[in-house]
Amino acid sequence: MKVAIIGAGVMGTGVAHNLAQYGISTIVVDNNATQLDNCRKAIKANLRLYHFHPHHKKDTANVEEVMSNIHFTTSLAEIAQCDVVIENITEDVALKTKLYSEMNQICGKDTVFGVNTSAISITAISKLMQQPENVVGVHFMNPVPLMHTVELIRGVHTSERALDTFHQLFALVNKTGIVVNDSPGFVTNRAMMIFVNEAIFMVQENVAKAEDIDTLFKTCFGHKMGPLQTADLIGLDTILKSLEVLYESFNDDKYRPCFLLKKMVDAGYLGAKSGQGFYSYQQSYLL
Ligand SMILES: NC(=O)c1ccc[n+]([C@@H]2O[C@H](COP(=O)([O-])OP(=O)(O)OC[C@H]3O[C@@H](n4cnc5c(N)ncnc54)[C@H](O)[C@@H]3O)[C@@H](O)[C@H]2O)c1
Repeated sequence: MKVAIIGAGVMGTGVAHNLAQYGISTIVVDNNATQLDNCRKAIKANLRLYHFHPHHKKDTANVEEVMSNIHFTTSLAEIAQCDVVIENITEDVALKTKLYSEMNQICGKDTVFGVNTSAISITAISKLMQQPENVVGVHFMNPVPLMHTVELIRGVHTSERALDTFHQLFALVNKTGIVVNDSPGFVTNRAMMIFVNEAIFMVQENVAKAEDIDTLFKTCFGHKMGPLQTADLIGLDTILKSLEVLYESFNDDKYRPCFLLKKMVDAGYLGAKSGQGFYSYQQSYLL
C-alpha cells in the first residue's frame, strides 16, 4: 500500500512518522518547502524523543531506516500512484476545497481519501470528488505515534470499501478505528472544544492561572493533560478554526470563540508549534 500524506504540519508530521516506522512507503506533500524541512527534522527528533515512551513502537531506533520510507515533495502531482491519501492541511474550508478539486484531476478512481479535520463536514468534502464514496474522515489523535485510536467518520456517501481500507491500514500500524457518523466536530471535538474554550474564558476572566486550571483537570478528573496544555499541543489557530466551524454549523452560541483565543492567534501565539501559547516552549519537537 502506498500512502500520500498531504500537509506537513503537526498532524502530517505525526502520521508520516507513524506509517514510516511500520515500514509503509509514504509521500509527504506540502506547498511550503520550509514546512517539509521542519517536518523531516521533527520526525528524526521525535523518533529519538519518543523512543522510551511506553506507547511508541520499540524497534525504530534506526532513524535513517525509518526516514528512507518517506519521500518529501512540494509537487502534488507525485501522489498519482498512491492507493490512499491522508489529507492534513490547514483547518480551512476554502483551502481544503481547492485541494480536493486538484486531487480529483490527479488521482485514480479507486484512490481512497482520508480527511483529517477537527470539525469540517466529511460529506461536504466528499461531494467535491468524482467518487464521493471513496472519502472517509480520519480524525487522528495528537501525538499520532503515541495514540492508538482514530475516530473514523462515515460521511453520507462513504462506502464500506473506503472504511475497510482504513481499518486495514490501521491494523498495520497498531491502531483501531472507531466509526462514527458525520456531524460537526464528530464525537471528540464536539465535546472537547467546549471545555478548551471555557478554560480560555477562565484565563481571560482571571478566574485562575493556566497552570492551575490544568492541574485541576489532571488531579481532579484524571486527565493526562489539562485543557490549556491540550490547546497548545493542538495549535491555537486550529482550535479557533474548529470553534468557528462548530459555531457556524450548529448555529449555537456555546461554540463562540473566546476573545483571548482570537487575540493570541492574531499575535502569532499558536502554542507548541510557534514556541509560545499558554506556555513557552524552548524547543518544539512536535514541529
Ligand atoms: N493539531 C491537532 O492536534 C489536530 C488533531 C486532529 C486533527 N487535526 C486536523 O488536521 C489538519 C491539520 O492540522 P495541523 O495541526 O497539522 O495543521 P498545521 O497548521 O500544523 O499544518 C497544516 C499544513 O498544511 C500545509 N498546507 C496548507 N495548504 C496546503 C496545500 N494546499 N497543499 C499542501 N499543503 C498545504 C501548511 O503548509 C502546513 O504545513 C486540520 O484540518 C486539523 O483540524 C489537527
